[in-house]
Amino acid sequence: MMNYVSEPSRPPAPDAVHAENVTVARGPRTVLHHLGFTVPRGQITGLLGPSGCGKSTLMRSIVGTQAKVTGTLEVLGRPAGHPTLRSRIGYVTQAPSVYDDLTVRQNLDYFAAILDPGRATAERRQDVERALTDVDLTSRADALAGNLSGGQRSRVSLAVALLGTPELLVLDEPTVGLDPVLRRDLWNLFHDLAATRGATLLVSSHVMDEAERCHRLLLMRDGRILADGTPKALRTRTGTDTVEAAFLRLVDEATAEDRTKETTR
Ligand SMILES: Nc1ncnc2c1ncn2[C@@H]1O[C@H](COP(=O)(O)OP(=O)(O)OP(=O)(O)O)[C@@H](O)[C@H]1O
Repeated sequence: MMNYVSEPSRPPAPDAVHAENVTVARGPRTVLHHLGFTVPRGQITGLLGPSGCGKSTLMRSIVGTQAKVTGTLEVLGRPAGHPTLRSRIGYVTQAPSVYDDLTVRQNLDYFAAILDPGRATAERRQDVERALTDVDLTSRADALAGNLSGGQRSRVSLAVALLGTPELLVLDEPTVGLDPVLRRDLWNLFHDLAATRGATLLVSSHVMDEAERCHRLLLMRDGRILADGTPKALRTRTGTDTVEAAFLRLVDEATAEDRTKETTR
């Protein structure tokens, strides 16, 4: 007789981000209102919406750098901002944060040393070379960061975020100012990171054609989530051909609803 030993039942890995009733105030104003959504693991989720709708504020909340966040916001199974999340998240802000008077490789060496001071030098060098290859900057590794183009500087910031092989990458408008070829290459890299390393990417943009490249979308307007789903589901739901048309239809519907509420008050 054979003994069958049942596998211990493991709870499923939590979503990369789980938000319930998340509200954020900046100064005297509430800029995010009662947001509820999830970001599944191993996929690219696009965060899209017009300028000022709250994309950066939401990203800052997720990485734990935003004050006055209320509600439930869990990231990789921990409360947002938990110290153990620091090495598990890569965050690229809109403004490239690199030192102009260091070369590209020196910038990466410096950040790699801060990220993991105990790591052996040879391993750290390997991490740096891998990150340089990821963003296609090996040929510019010895150039001063201050002598790079805007797009190249953005890619150095991205390389810094990739150093620790983070599980979650939060990228705030990473393709702004890039030419179409670089944009395409970066999107190919994002897909590669999700497919081969199982990374989760949350990428903000207000360029709607980039939405079509995401697995899932969170569409925002005025500090609220307008819609959440795959590009196909959003097109189907709104009876439109593109995510841009779907977004405009949803904005029009929401505006009409707001007006109705105002007139019935
Ligand atoms: N430091 C601040 N103090 C007070 N309000 C702020 C501050 N920074 C941003 N805001 C306000 O918060 C709201 C959301 O801004 P946020 O930068 O998150 O929008 P966004 O969607 O990322 O915009 P963009 O696409 O232009 O970067 C805006 O109304 C903005 O005016």
